Amino acid sequence: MSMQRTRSEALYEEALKHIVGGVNSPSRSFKAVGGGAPVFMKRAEGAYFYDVDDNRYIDYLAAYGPIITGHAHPHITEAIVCAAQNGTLYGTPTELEIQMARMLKEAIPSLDKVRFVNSGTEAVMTTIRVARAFTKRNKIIKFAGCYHGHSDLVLVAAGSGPSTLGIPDSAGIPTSIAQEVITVPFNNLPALKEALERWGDDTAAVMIEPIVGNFGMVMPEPGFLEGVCKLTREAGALVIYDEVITAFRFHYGTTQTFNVFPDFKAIEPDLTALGKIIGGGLPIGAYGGRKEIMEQVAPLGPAYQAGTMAGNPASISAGIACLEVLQEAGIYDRMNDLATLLADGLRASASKHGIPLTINQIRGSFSTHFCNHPVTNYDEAQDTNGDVFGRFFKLMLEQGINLAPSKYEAWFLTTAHTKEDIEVTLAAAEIAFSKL
Ligand SMILES: Cc1ncc(COP(=O)(O)O)c(C=O)c1O
Ligand SMILES: NCC(=O)CCC(=O)O
Repeated sequence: MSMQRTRSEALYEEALKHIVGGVNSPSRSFKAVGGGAPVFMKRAEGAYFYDVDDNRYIDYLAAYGPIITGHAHPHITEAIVCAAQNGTLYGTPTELEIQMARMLKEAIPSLDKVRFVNSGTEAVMTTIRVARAFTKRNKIIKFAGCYHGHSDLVLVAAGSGPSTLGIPDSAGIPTSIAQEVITVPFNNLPALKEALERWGDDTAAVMIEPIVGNFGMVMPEPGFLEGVCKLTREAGALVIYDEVITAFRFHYGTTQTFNVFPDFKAIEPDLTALGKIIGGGLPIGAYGGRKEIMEQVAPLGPAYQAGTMAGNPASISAGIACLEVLQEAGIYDRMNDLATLLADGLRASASKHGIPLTINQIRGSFSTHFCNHPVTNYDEAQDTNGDVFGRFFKLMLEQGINLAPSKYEAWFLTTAHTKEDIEVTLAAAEIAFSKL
């Protein structure tokens, strides 16, 4: 193992002089995995990354989820080139936006109306504003460790990047705003019930990742989602599903029509936030829901939301192309099969070397937790060995396997990964486990 990354190291030194922390999203920093220079990539194709020192990596980061068809998928690339040739931004409506809205509505029946924005953060932020406008209430309930982007209200007890870097409650958020958010543990209905008994009259919405992707991948326990929706609605509040990660990740649709696991109950929320995959790798977000709620939004209603870049033809074209690729029969089963092969192999290899490892797999994605207990909530996800994860991460990277530099983030399979990629990854993991 003697991978050279001298150019990445030099670029990192340079980046530190100009860009805060050297990175344009804190999740990209190696702070939580023992430090050092993050790898500077220069090209990506299919399941592979190529760095500035010409090392090749098998990629399981998938850019934190969006790249489900692999990098530079020809159909998506062609759509982006075509969009660019016709002008990337109009500031006027386009027919493409209608086509994309129709595609989303067909796949997600709870969307009577949608609105496109530029990121998952914007989508979530606006669902909260719309829920508050509709209910004329103020408070939001969220679940500990769920990450909903970086708008003020949801940066309380946030998982993912904030937890990775030890700042789940961000500085810069006035107490008056933080007071409007109540946090309860995931998979704990009595806690939600108690919160609603106390604050239900002023609760506008309960925000949830229906399947968690931000303190590892975590399934709701049987009855949990039903309970959340029932209790929320009894309190007169709205249910908001944050499906920024989950939409089009496990099947062609959201968790709202996901019927693969007998114990999982597909339920329609009042509002849904979308992002990541639906942009085919370009910036996008979207939110939508019941007609009478969405009609709170300007220009129809009093809740304001806007965007210079919103619905731009490049992002929308990439999104349409990505959804077209994902309609191919068998595509999700193939990702599931490869993820199963990989997760089973990792478990066997870790066990052989006496390394405690819990893997939560959901179809084509899974999370690795260095612990010997199940991970069903944020506390259990925190109570895992971050140092061992950090060493595992670095040992895998040295062997050309790219993971997210955080114990909370998932491994994502793409349509580009092959059985050979899995075999190479397992061989690398065997060496990594033997050295931990
Ligand atoms: C569930 C969830 N919601 C919202 C977001 C925010 O999306 P973005 O990073 O596009 O702003 C993320 C991003 O990781 C996410 O995982
Ligand atoms: N699961 C969390 C993310 O995907 C965050 C990515 C980022 O903010 O860079």
